[in-house]
Amino acid sequence: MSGAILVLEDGRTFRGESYGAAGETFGEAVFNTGMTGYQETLTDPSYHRQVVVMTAPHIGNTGVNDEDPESRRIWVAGYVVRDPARRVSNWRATRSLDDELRGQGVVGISGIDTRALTRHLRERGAMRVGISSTETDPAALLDRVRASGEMAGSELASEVSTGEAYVVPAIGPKRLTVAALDLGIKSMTPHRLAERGVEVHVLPATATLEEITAVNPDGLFYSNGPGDPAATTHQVEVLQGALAEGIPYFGICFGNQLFGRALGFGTYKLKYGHRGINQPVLDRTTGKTEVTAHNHGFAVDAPLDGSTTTPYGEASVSHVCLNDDVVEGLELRDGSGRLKGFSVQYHPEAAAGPHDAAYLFDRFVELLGGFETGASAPSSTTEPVVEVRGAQATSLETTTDGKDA
Ligand SMILES: NC(=O)CC[C@H](N)C(=O)O
Repeated sequence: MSGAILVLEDGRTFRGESYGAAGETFGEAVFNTGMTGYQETLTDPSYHRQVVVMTAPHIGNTGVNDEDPESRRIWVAGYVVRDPARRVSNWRATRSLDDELRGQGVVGISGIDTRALTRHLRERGAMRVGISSTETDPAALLDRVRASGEMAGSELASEVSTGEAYVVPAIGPKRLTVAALDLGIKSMTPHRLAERGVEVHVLPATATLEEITAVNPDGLFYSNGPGDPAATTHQVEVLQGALAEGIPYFGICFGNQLFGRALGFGTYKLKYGHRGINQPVLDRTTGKTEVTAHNHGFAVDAPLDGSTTTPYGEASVSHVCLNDDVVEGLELRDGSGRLKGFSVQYHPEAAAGPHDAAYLFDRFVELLGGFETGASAPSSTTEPVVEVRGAQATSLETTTDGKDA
């Protein structure tokens, strides 16, 4: 094993071992508290240009499989773990996480006191970081950290988006067509729509309103994505055009922030963000609390109470994080109270779970009139308790049999 160093923008230095690819990398240091789902985290395009610190101390136990990636590659700029699994143990695994990181050229560091590092980021806020297995002098690395790019002000969606439009066909009878703007979309999102009878036309981040309406969509969807929403202007203008034309809208995460901006609200950078899979959120429209998956460093600045008159209708905050009162959802209604569009700051597609928020896809299909023909919304109780993509869908029975991870 060879040594490596991690240097934060404020000069704090950690020493560990090289993990994954050897070399040097820079990004914004953020921490993720998920105990499961590291493959989904690594392949989430929203982590582009971020160095992710895992608070779960043991990472890599179930290796890497070909079913769980959320996109075509790993996007994190660097990976920080405490204690990598020395042995891979899962029936779906085809390789180790260490091999996968190395194969994709992702620089990581292990043997780090991730609790101390996380507490530091929580106290001081997310900041730039460098990891290097080639530099031994922290002061020299610190200079390069301070010269590296900032997250605030960065437009990054265009760096991760698909170059070409493609179609995800409806699973079963087709009920609806949705145009989905890929700002860093995760594969589970079109899948969640497709399994509700939606044909999803995934369009590049640069798509114009004309290209969207050419698909003749029943609704418009904006995905999650990396970067600062305040630096992402083209998509806000396109969304304003779509809202003016009365096209129903649903947005997730970045799609919530851009909806907020389209409605005239501001966005701001959180001190250290929300990244994990157990964040409690209140749906104010039903009074129910759900446990949700998050990955956001920015948030919408909208009044928690009352509604705001916008050129497109009345906008209000529909969801709030119970940990810190951060805006977690918005909705837009017309003068007679009819829903025109909505969005959430978290991840109802939640590939690694939890699935509490799956109802939001039903809400979108309902908004588009997809259940009008007598078909009823699939109840969330029909969602499998444990879900494994690919050929080997697993149910609760196999879990209790101990056959699943
Ligand atoms: N997952 C996302 O869509 C993240 C949105 C935005 N880049 C943020 O960090 O807040």
